[in-house]
Amino acid sequence: MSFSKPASASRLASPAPLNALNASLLLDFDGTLVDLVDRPDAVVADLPLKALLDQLAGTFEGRIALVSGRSIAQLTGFFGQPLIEFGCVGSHGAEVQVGGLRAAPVRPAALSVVEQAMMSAFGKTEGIIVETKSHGVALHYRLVPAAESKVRELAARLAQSSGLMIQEGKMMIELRASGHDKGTGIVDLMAHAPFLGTRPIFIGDDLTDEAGFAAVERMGGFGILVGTERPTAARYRLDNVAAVRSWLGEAT
Ligand SMILES: O=P(O)(O)OC[C@H]1O[C@H](O[C@H]2O[C@H](CO)[C@@H](O)[C@H](O)[C@H]2O)[C@H](O)[C@@H](O)[C@@H]1O
Repeated sequence: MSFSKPASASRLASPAPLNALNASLLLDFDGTLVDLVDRPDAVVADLPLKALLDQLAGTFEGRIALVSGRSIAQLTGFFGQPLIEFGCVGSHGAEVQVGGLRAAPVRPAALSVVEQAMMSAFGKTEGIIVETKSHGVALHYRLVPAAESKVRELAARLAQSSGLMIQEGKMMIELRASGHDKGTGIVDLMAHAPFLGTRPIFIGDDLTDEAGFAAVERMGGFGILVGTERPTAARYRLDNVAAVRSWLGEAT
């Protein structure tokens, strides 16, 4: 008897070498440009990464953007500069910065209530981290995986009482306003120079990146999933952050 792969298990190919001609480069941050670490604030935007982004900004003549679930303020903190030479989509699409101008909705008042409830429930639990962002509040349980069900129960209850939506992440769950995602953020960004009229290439690893993959496909571009294969709207795949950096480093 011989075995073959079912059609649904088809493997995503690696992308062809990156060419900047008439293309825009959109990059997720955590898990794509930097490896995941135990604590959300322990990430470092290292010097080789900064040099790589500067090089890409030149190759793509400014058509490069970070697209993150982080707030733009957090990203700015990691890079230690205002990021005005790049586009930026932050807070899962709520914030868009392009050409030095930023658009962002008002922070929902419900987020402060939710943050307080999370702090009362888990503020004294070793290893559970409450991350407060401009447009969301996240509960991280990477250091205490056994707490996942309790974290999820609280998030579900708070989503119901606050009207905020649940954003799934990697070993974390976030509450945020609905009405935007990385897809809408990318569409907003791509409507402005220097991105307008070019083909978007988006690289990401997380569930929040799926809306971005779908959006760039609709705009004639493509997505690249980072990490283990899963059902995805991305067309290609790279293994990990090191593979992403190496592929980006060869861009012409
Ligand atoms: O859209 P991204 O730029 O990929 O951001 C997604 C979330 O990333 C961060 O959490 C993840 O990375 C942490 C640091 O490595 C890790 O400890 C955590 O387990 C991961 O889920 C960030 O803290 C979130 O706010 C972002 O939404």
